[in-house]
Amino acid sequence: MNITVVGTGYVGLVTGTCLAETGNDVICIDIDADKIARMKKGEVPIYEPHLDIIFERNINAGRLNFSTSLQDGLDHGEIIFLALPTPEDEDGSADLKYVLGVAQDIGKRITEYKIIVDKSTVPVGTSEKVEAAISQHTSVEFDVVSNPEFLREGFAVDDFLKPERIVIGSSSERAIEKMKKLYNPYVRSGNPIIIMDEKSAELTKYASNAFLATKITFMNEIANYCEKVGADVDKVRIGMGTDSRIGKRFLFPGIGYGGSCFPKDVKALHKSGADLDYDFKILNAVIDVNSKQKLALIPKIKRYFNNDLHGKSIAIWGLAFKPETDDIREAPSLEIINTLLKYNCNISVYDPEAMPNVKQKLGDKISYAESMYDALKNAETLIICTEWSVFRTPDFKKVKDLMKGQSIFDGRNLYDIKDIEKEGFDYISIGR
Ligand SMILES: NC(=O)C1=CN([C@@H]2O[C@H](COP(=O)(O)OP(=O)(O)OC[C@H]3O[C@@H](n4cnc5c(N)ncnc54)[C@H](O)[C@@H]3O)[C@@H](O)[C@H]2O)C=CC1
Ligand SMILES: O=C(O)[C@H]1O[C@H](OP(=O)(O)OP(=O)(O)OC[C@H]2O[C@@H](n3ccc(=O)[nH]c3=O)[C@H](O)[C@@H]2O)[C@H](O)[C@@H](O)[C@@H]1O
Repeated sequence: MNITVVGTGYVGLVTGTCLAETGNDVICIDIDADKIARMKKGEVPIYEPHLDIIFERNINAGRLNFSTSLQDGLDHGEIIFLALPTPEDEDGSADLKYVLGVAQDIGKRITEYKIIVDKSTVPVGTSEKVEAAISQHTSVEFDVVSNPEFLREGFAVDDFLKPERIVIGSSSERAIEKMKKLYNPYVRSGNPIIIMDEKSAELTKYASNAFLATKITFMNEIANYCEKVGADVDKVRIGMGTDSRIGKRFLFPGIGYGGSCFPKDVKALHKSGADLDYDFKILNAVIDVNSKQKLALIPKIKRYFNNDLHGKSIAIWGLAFKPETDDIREAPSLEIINTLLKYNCNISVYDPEAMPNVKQKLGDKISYAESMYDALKNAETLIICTEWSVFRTPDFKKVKDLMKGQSIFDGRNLYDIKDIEKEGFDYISIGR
């Protein structure tokens, strides 16, 4: 099929590339001319495992093309995916200006039947708004479909090619049939394509993200309580997770959830409720607990240094909001660094992928090490913010020799307490 994807951020790029992989002829549109020029040269603008391989393969096969012109997109695609940003507005709601702006432009240019698919995460009722924005300018026939995306950064290619489920929200049989045909190659494993109305599809996405954020937050509260009563959250996690009704995944406590989606989506769902006089009490608590959890290590570090952090040399391992990505949006590491900078700490950081993004934000307020060991030179303490695999089995003797101090504050519970204490470290983690 001829497919157009408007917006080549994380979702647009993965959607376009993976749809080309199953033989579709795809054009990706973005207003960022620099990004389009780089992609035309074969450069993948984000770090995402395995994406580069299929990106290159499909460009070479001529199935993946790029343009800055929406007109090119409308001339090409029978299905037009909108993978546009829906960032947090000042009041916490999702800002729909990109989605509705492009919908208006489509309305001005459309000359024949198209299926407009919303892949962005949007509040309930957006598909009606998209329909109205297009209809305002045209009487040409079109259908709007809500098709939320559930991929995770770091696993995006796998999540797209082998999805656990595909949700399609539409009231048009014609559009549903076409979408089923497009997605059939991805659900050979037997995982379902779930058809529903537009509003339910829109809410399925917010409800899924909010539920996962709540699950993590619940475990963070259990971890905080473990510290008060002397229980070990890792044992509690395993004890709970083996109950299949609870499940093992997304029970890992730490220094809070970050990323481009959980924080903004939880707030947007909360705000959508508030707009209708519905107080989402549980989401209010999730937002509040998570913002405190991001700084959960700070009081522990202060206590360890007798309340005097002034001018301390601190090493940080991990900056990305999670491993296998260079994304630092809402990363707990940034809040920790900004707090430590208030105490004039000298901070040396290492992250396998995210340092260029942090450098753009923080410049020379901190120093960027060549390797994980380089970051440790003369450090009075080490803080771990992201659970990259490379941090899991370090050479502890080397770590000890390089550091001036002997404490490790681990926001991701990477090490066995007994093992690391045997190595001679003072080890402080979360909920243990
Ligand atoms: N990042 C993720 O892992 C996931 C994101 N989502 C949702 O997907 C949507 C997109 O997210 P990301 O891909 O992360 O966004 P992003 O912010 O990384 O990228 C959006 C892209 O859209 C482009 N753009 C903006 N206005 C445009 C216009 N008028 N015409 C053409 N291009 C335009 C930007 O230049 C940028 O390249 C959001 O609603 C997000 O919540 C859903 C699932 C996963
Ligand atoms: O809508 C989105 O953008 C996406 O948001 C999340 O994906 P992502 O943000 O890429 O990352 P996750 O793996 O979900 O992690 C989110 C945050 O939760 C934290 N987390 C995750 C799991 C856990 O057990 N504990 C925990 O603290 C991570 O460290 C990270 O900061 C969802 O998992 C995807 O299904 C969804 O499509």
